[in-house]
Amino acid sequence: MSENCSHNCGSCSSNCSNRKPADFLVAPNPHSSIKKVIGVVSGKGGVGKSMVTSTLAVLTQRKGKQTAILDADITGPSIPKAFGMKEKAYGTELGMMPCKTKTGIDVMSVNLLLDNETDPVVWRGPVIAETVKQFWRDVVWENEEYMFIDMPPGTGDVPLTVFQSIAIDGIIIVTSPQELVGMIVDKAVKMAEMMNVPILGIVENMSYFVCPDCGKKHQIFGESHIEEIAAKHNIPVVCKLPINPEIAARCDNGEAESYEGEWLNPMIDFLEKI
Ligand SMILES: Nc1ncnc2c1ncn2[C@@H]1O[C@H](COP(=O)(O)OP(=O)(O)OP(=O)(O)O)[C@@H](O)[C@H]1O
Repeated sequence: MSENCSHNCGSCSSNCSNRKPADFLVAPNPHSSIKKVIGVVSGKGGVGKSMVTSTLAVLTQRKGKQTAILDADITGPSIPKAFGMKEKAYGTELGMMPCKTKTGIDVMSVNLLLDNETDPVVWRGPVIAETVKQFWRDVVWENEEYMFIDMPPGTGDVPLTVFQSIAIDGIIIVTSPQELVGMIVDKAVKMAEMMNVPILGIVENMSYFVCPDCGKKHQIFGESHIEEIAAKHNIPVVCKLPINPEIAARCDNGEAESYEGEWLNPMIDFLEKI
């Protein structure tokens, strides 16, 4: 330890034995109460991460558990559209208030703050990362039993900020069954391990297609290896969703809350146990 030690390791470059690992965790708004925080991640874009986030939230809310979605996908926010939300979020003296979906899910997303939902967010990485922190720190999340965080795809700056600043109870990885999946899931798994965040399960989306005429299952993107991948990493739950135009139509038309299907039930049962 230096003679002039200020006990502030964040502002010192000395590699002495008193150095402690930096704690970047950000406290939530003092008026917030959030029991379980689940991150929904994907190694690459367009695999259905937002659809899975919305559907998991719909299912927990349906079970009578007050649920929230923090849309951390700042440059590609799709949650308000999935729920057909048109209103704007507003601030009070306590903090920013989330908007409610028809069934009462609390949502905060950059698209609930922009004048026009088609305005692009052309911001530098640090500004985007700070916005995510504000969604955690400045929003009043009242009596939430579950919060799902829709992460931007990949393992870049914003997922890193979320992992470091928000006390996450676990993550769910969303993939699709292409050849690259093994490598992409490995990357997401390694990032979660580096951040000490447990992986609760994998959702393989667009896993198969059921022919409406003959009922036969077709594996459009090739054979699934998701069970082997999950076993290799000791990931407890695996769910598979088919390619289903109805799922797409509901999400794309703002009717995520009319979801019907049993594909994600094993994940919901598991979430109740953590
Ligand atoms: N199982 C499915 N069957 C049919 N369409 C689907 C399915 N899952 C997702 N889609 C559609 O695929 C598109 C992409 O889905 P989504 O926006 O959820 O992906 P994402 O991984 O969140 O994308 P991004 O990387 O841009 O955030 C949407 O139009 C959605 O409705």
